[in-house]
Amino acid sequence: MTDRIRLTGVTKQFDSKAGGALALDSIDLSVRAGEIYGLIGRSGAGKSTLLRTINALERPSSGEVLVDGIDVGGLSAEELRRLRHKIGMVFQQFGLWSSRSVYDNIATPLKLAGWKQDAIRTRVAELLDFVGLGGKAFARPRQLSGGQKQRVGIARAIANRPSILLADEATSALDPQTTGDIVALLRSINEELGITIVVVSHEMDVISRLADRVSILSHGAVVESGDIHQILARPQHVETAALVAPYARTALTDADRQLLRSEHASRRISVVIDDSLVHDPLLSRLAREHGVDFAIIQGGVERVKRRPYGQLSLALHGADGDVDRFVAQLSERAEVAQW
Ligand SMILES: Nc1ncnc2c1ncn2[C@@H]1O[C@H](COP(=O)(O)OP(=O)(O)OP(=O)(O)O)[C@@H](O)[C@H]1O
Repeated sequence: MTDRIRLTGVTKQFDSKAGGALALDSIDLSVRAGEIYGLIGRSGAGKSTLLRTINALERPSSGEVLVDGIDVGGLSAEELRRLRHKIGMVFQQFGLWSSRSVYDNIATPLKLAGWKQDAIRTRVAELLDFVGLGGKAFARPRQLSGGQKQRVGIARAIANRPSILLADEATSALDPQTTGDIVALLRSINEELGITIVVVSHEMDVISRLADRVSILSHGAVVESGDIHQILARPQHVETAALVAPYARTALTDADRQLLRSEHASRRISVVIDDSLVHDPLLSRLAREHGVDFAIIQGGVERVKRRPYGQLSLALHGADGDVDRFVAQLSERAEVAQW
């Protein structure tokens, strides 16, 4: 797959009287055409600033941002206008014009892009249908719920048929049920319209339901990047583990281990569960072959984007040599930690 977006050495230093903030620190990152890419991190980590460098709402202090191979830093005002037609954006607080109808909110970017009245009418009707707001064309934003407002924001962002959609905390102002509806809408925009999406959130739950790949930001730097399943099942950086832990309650914390050690005197292991261990009954087969019994003492298996991930922690019972051989063979096929 080709890179739709590529950032190389992107640094952003804000000047301020209080000394200035290094919002982005040497970011290297690429987003492939057609994928959903997640950016996650705590408040102030630099997510919004990073997102805004992609449509040149922020200019990096140094480094390069390429969109479809074009350096956005070197564009004239006219070229920038055209770039922004290619890149839609949705915001946490929706960013609607409150005095304009739903129709006008969606039609405005089309008018600015030079669409004809008839084409605008047809396109707005099609968009309202797509986002599930048929019949609301003449409502005002204040008459809509938060979820409906975000649907308008999304319809407006994709009106010009962009190839990229930037979503900045698009669900953070919404309740869990509405969040689920907006997540589903964003997924259908990606799958049905083929739009590449970069989604910023501080919630792993939202990122895990949307993103194919993800970068974790901390203090302006990317501390870890990877496939969403790998990040959930095997977080490497302490910041990632902290974001994953409350969501994926299957991995053990140090405190869990301490408690479990006091409760289970036998040998203990944790096994990362992924597709291979779900489709092949390896655990029970090896246990039977080596005459080892196990008790599951913590963990679980969940599914993200139709693929399983998780961890099981086991207390092993059997003769020392048998347990050794069981662990050795299991380790050849699965990721095993003894503790
Ligand atoms: N226009 C600005 N001027 C000065 N500092 C800024 C500006 N915009 C952002 N910053 C600073 O840059 C850092 C990164 O901010 P950013 O908003 O990108 O983080 P974030 O991860 O999106 O956080 P949040 O989720 O709270 O929005 C913060 O320290 C912030 O205070």
